[in-house]
Amino acid sequence: MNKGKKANAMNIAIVGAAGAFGRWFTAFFQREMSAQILAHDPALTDSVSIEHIVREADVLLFCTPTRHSTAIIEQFVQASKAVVREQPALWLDITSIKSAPIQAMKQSDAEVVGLHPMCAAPSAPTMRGKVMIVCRERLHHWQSWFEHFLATLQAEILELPVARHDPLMAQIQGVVHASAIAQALQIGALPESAEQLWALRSPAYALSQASIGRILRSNAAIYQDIQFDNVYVQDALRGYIAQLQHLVDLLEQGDETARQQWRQHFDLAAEKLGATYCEQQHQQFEQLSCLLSDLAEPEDLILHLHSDRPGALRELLQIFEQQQLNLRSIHSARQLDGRVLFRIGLEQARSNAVVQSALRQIQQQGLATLVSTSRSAPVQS
Ligand SMILES: NC(=O)c1ccc[n+]([C@@H]2O[C@H](COP(=O)([O-])OP(=O)(O)OC[C@H]3O[C@@H](n4cnc5c(N)ncnc54)[C@H](O)[C@@H]3O)[C@@H](O)[C@H]2O)c1
Ligand SMILES: O=C(O)C(=O)C[C@]1(C(=O)O)C=C[C@@H](O)C=C1
Repeated sequence: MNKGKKANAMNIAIVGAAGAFGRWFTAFFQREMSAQILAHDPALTDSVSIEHIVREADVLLFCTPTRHSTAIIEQFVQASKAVVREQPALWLDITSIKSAPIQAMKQSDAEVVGLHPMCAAPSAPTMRGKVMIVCRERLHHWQSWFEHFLATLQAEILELPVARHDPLMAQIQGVVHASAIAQALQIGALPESAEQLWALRSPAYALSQASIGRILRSNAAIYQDIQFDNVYVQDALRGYIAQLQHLVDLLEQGDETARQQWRQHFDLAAEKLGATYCEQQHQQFEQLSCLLSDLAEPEDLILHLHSDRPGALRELLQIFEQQQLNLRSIHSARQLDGRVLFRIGLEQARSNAVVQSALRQIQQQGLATLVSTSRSAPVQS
């Protein structure tokens, strides 16, 4: 913990507090770390001034649009020059590009760490199961508080030198996002609708469509900024186009030699990624594919268990057991509001009289509420 400060006395400034991540981190710091939040955002009527923040905030977190982050940080640096602090503040940012914002933050006297959550603002109270990239630039006084923050966040932490962040994100984000747009437009050019193609899906197509749909219904400005402002994206896309072009050239050539070369290319691709890695990803694919099949089941029941304690699920399952109802699948996920929802697949249809009787019993005993069937509300994990 930062010397002389109790966790519950801390002032944390969230710059971009009205945005998706700004709201998520505001709630996180209030709930999990008992912090007092200084919210700054032009979208707020009661936005705390920059001057007040650089004077009073112990920690600053920039959750601002990538495109404008460096200029916004520079405003804070400028204002901070007029303030003499007993000990430095800690400045953090979560922009999707790390090089320029970190350079800008380092122009202040603050300690500086760049963060990059590799996910949209979660629908859960912590970042458990998600990856958070951490670029430690200048961290001394704030080290133990920062470790406590990371532990509370519960994310999978990946430490990265800032110089490697943007080149690697050109592949992980730049190529993946551009390819999603290109594939969607290619599908859109076909006479059949996306739904008609979906009906013909392979598991690989289903998983890639899930990723494309996710990107296309998200905040376009974030994706636009990553394409235009990560200077490494252009080269990564050119490299990708060259790989595709080579494959097209082989098809054009079309003879036995081209087939052999194509085969060598396939083997080389597997060799480059490594046998162990390919096997792990193959296993992951199998798991996701099973999960997708379960989640596609429209008859599944979604139940909110009233009691969040050991044994509560057993009591619920006992009712299914007593009624001789066999479970096909069960998945659970904690929601942002803290509720745990269970998604239960039964071998019997929901309209089955025995299922209906079990549901009545569950409700009468006050064990759980039927939130809906999965058709209208999938459990998010
Ligand atoms: N959403 C994601 O998937 C995701 C994931 C990881 C990182 N990020 C990064 O996190 C940052 C925030 O993302 P988001 O999804 O919360 O975006 P958002 O658009 O929902 O929020 C951005 C907020 O910044 C505010 N803002 C604009 N100009 C400002 C200024 N001059 N001063 C203060 N605030 C200002 C906006 O009013 C808005 O409320 C972006 O840099 C984004 O790239 C986003
Ligand atoms: O939608 C998600 O969960 C994301 O992963 C969002 C995503 C991405 O698609 O790369 C978008 C921008 C951020 O920089 C990090 C992650």
